[in-house]
Amino acid sequence: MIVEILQRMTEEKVVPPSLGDQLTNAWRQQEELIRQQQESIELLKELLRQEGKLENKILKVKFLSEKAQLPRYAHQGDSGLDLFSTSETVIQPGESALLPTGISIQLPPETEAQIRPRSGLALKHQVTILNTPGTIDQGYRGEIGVILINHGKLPFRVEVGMKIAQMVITTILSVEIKNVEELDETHRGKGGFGSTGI
Ligand SMILES: O=c1ccn([C@H]2C[C@H](O)[C@@H](COP(=O)(O)OP(=O)(O)OP(=O)(O)O)O2)c(=O)[nH]1
Repeated sequence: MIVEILQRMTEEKVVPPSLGDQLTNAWRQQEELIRQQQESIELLKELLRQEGKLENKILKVKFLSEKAQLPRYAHQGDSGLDLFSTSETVIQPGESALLPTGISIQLPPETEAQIRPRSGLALKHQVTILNTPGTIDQGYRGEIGVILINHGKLPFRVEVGMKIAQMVITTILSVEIKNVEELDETHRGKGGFGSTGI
């Protein structure tokens, strides 16, 4: 727009041609500078967005014992982080025990951690988690404990450093509670507990 006006002014000799060209070039340079600055701002915004996303994915772990280990994924892409016992005990058949992990954690916003059994322990020793999945609330800052139960016929020895459970971090939805008289009708209705056959 400005460039067109400058060109017309130059053509109609309102300004001397050399001055007109100078003004047009100066204006074009300004426009280019503004375009580059806008590009840099967009790039910076994107970097900040990425950094925010990364910050939201950090699991902070505090050691409470010298025997503690960082929870870890055995393979890239695994769902669960292995959790390790910091104490040694024997769980008798039919008995359960609360095992310490020596860590407390700070979860990313809007997430919870679920403590799930390890299939290897279940298959080989019939040892699983009593309250599976255990819930670790967002605001919990105490030590993470794992409640193991021995469904097997033999005593089960837990060693220090043994992988006793896995922890899955997952997003949660905090809802607003509303007390109502009626609910929306659905195809399933009140059918449940084997209503479709067993
Ligand atoms: O397997 C588990 C389950 C829970 N917890 C911790 C984290 C969790 O945030 C807190 C409370 O757990 P939960 O809500 O299951 O316990 P509750 O029996 O309802 O106790 P509370 O009244 O303290 O909520 O205990 C564990 O360390 N391991």
